[in-house]
Amino acid sequence: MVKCSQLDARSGGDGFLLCAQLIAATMDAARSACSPPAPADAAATPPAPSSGGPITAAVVVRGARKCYAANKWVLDGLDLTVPEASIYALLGASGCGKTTLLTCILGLRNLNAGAVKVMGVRPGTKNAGIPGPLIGYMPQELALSENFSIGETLTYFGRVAGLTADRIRARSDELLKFLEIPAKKSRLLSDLSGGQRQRVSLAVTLLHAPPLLILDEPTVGVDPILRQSIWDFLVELTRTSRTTVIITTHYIEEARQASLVGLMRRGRLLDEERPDRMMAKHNCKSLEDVFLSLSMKQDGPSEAGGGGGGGPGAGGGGEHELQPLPQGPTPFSQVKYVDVKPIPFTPHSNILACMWRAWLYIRRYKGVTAYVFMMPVLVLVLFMFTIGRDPHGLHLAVINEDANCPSAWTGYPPNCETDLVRGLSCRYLSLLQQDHDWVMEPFTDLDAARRAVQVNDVWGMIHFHANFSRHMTLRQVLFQDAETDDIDGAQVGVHLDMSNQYIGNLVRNALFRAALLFHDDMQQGCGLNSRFSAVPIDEMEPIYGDKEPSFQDFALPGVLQCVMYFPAIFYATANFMEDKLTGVMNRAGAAGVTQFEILAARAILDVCMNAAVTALVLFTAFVAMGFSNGGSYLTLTALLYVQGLCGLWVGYFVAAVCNDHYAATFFGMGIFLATTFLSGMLWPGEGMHVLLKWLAPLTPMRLSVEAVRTVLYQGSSVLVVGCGFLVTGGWVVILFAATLLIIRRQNKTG
Ligand SMILES: Nc1ncnc2c1ncn2[C@@H]1O[C@H](COP(=O)(O)OP(=O)(O)OP(=O)(O)O)[C@@H](O)[C@H]1O
Repeated sequence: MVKCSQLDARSGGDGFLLCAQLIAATMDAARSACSPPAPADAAATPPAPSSGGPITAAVVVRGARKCYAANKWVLDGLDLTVPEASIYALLGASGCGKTTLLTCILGLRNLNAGAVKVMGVRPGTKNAGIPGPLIGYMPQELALSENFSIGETLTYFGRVAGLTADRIRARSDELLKFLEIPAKKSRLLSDLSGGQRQRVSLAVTLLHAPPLLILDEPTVGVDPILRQSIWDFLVELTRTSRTTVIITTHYIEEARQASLVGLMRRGRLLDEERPDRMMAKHNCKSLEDVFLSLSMKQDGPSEAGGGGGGGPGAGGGGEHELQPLPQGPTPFSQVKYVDVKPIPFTPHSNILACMWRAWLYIRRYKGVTAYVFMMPVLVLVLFMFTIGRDPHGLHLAVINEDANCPSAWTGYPPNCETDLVRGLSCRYLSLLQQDHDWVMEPFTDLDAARRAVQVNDVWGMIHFHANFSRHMTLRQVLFQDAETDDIDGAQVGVHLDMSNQYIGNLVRNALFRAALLFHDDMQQGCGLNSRFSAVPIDEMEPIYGDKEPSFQDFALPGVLQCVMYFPAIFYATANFMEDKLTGVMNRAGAAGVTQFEILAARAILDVCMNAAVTALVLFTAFVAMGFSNGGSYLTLTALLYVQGLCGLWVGYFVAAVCNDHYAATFFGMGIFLATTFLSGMLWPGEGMHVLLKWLAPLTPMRLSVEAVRTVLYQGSSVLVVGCGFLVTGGWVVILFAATLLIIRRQNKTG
């Protein structure tokens, strides 16, 4: 038989986990260990802390039910009453739902059923200060940005609580001294030890001296002496300032210093009593033993008989199937609440505090900020020097059976009809090379030239037949009367490597263009009228654009929108994700900062930062690099600006939707690729599949790219530019609203 005293010795004073394991193994044997004189149903129905008359309570929870997954109840009809000016220690095994309960009391999460009242109001009631300055919440995890200093961290939360700068300074000095944080206020949290960070977190919670403190394991990682002084401080606080404290701890025996202890298991309170009374009531020497004894009672004979080790409640934690509700204790109507006095804080704006923090973020994360500004410049420089420039130094194989170039070409004779024209192939080649620096590599046989193409030594081969000059002369002079042999012999054989479409087409175009020049040249050289055989197209000046546009001209609008859009996405995602994952956002929420305020503060700073990036991009592209703009700079600026804003809000949306950095990276990359292809910046949208042709204009970049193209090369078009603004601007509004809704929903249900 294992007795409570034995369990206590084995667990070493921190024994919830061990107790839980032992419950399963010793269920039968230990049932009688504490043999309480208490009523048989003590574990099932938690008594109110004081029976009879009305209770002056700071927090009352009745019939609380909460599940994260369907029918898996983390809180299962829990009742809890925290009297005013008391320390209420909430104890229970890991995963039994303590944090869930605390966040519901804070109003950060909603219950599925039941009700919570804090100082007489339901958490979340407008202007009630819960969540907000009436509460000081210390979460289990640090939930503070480690790259901010101690002073900055305290200042932010002080501002959110509405403290004046002097008060923040005075309280910070006081708390840092009391909590024995040796470092200077300018020290970054990342440079502190785990215990020191934990104490800074406690200082943040105590800073504004709220009437209700909710401390989720505040003494973890703190040495025993400081742990004791924290408890002494809390006891003193409840006595002198009538502060109420709810505290969870895994150091179960330190809870003896609490005014009340609530033992929690399987989403319910097993008992709620003063520590000494609780131990006496259950005839146990320690709170740990009481917990063990009550746990066994809760499991009942059926589970105990079955070994019970694998049950969800074996450790007292985790989710489990719904059980019937017990009869609830004192109803709300019989509870007298703490009279909440007006909050002695100066009127303040959380948005200003959040903006101050976001500004600090920009200054502190210099690398990230530099990325936002330098990335567009870098991409534009790379674009200028890599994209759309004609390939140089291409090699072509030439098999010339007609003449030895260049000496064979001596010009046109006075009479082409009677005198032989020599070296016409050389003339053609010289016209071909007129505008290109291509290298003509002489080959003597066709197979060798073909092999050179196959092994990528040359981009193509050009073959002139023997007597090309004579056949070509007769073909040109005799025209309609030329023999088939002359026509065939005047053909230039060409085999190209078309595996690279751009280079293949470039060589082919150059060959055709040289052929046209050659034709005119020969007609004129031989005194013939070239108009009869000329291509019957009279190409005049284009209405828009250049006669010889480059790929750079085509890609520029897309690249401009890209450099505004994509760095903004990655910046906003990284920025927002950190606050979300570190729990800073949740902690700010407990301090009363709404999601709207957080997002609005960011939006205000984004508006400014985006303006600076837009100016930089315009300067780089049109001043430093000399790209030309044929339209209005104002319209162009507005288009780029809205695209940048859209990028930022895509980033916030991604961060809101994703639960970790991996998901955010993959999602971000997916958006990048899809938007790029659908934007029409790589290939004209007119060539897309018919379905995508309809879909693409709804994406954030497609129409705005066309709008920028219109501005740059056509002056402007109200319709095209208007559509660009409408779609991209629409995305900004939709994403703002969607991000807000998602965060709200996650906070309430998560
Ligand atoms: N956001 C969430 N989504 C889904 N399940 C959750 C979520 N948060 C907590 N849970 C689950 O709810 C149960 C209770 O978790 P909770 O954090 O409230 O326990 P706890 O008693 O505070 O544990 P610990 O003492 O280890 O901090 C656990 O099974 C946990 O896995």
